[in-house]
Amino acid sequence: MMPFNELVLASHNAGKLKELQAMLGDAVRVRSVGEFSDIEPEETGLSFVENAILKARNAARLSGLPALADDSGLAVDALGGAPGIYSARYADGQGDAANNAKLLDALREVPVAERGAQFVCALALVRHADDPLPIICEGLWPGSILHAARGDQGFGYDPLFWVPERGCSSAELPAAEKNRISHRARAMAILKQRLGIA
Ligand SMILES: O=P(O)(O)OP(=O)(O)OP(=O)(O)OC[C@H]1O[C@@H](n2cnc3c(O)ncnc32)[C@H](O)[C@@H]1O
Ligand SMILES: [Mg+2]
Repeated sequence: MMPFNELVLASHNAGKLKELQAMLGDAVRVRSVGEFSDIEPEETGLSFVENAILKARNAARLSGLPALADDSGLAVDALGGAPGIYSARYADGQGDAANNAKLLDALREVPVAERGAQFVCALALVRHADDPLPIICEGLWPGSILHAARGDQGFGYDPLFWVPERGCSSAELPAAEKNRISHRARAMAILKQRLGIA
């Protein structure tokens, strides 16, 4: 049984919001933190988990509702796990296209066999702003980085992320398929189990 019937999603990323909403289905009524504030909290944590908790607490405080946050990113082997928690800010806040261009450039000389990477997702659910026991669920999605963009679905780094089990980029996957196999889907499956709505 879901312990509440309304939840605020603590994200300002439209692509992420759409995926989280689709995965939650009609298990709970979903609001977005954007309804309460346009100001994005500073992501000062050193880990995905810390940033997810920070965003969830902020949204719970603003809304007075339980809050679910997603902190995610791309960890590239050849870059020692970068851009990691800095994935959204990799090209100094210039957005997805600039992030992707910078990543392609950083990996220009890296051969196919060394282009391994994984998408990482940490979900944090707090029942209220000061919840001392947030529910944390993580998901990893291994793949590799292409030499050029492919596909126009999804968001962020999807056009550069090769999905070996499907033989295409994650931006070439239909939304429903990405939502079954992604890092976010894996974290969400664990969260649903924890909440008894699996
Ligand atoms: O913090 P919020 O408001 O949720 O929105 P954000 O876009 O800033 O989200 P993050 O701080 O978690 O940064 C995530 C980064 O990783 C990228 N990313 C995360 N999940 C992704 C996915 O499923 N496909 C492509 N890129 C993804 C995304 O584009 C961002 O650059
Ligand atoms: Mg962010």
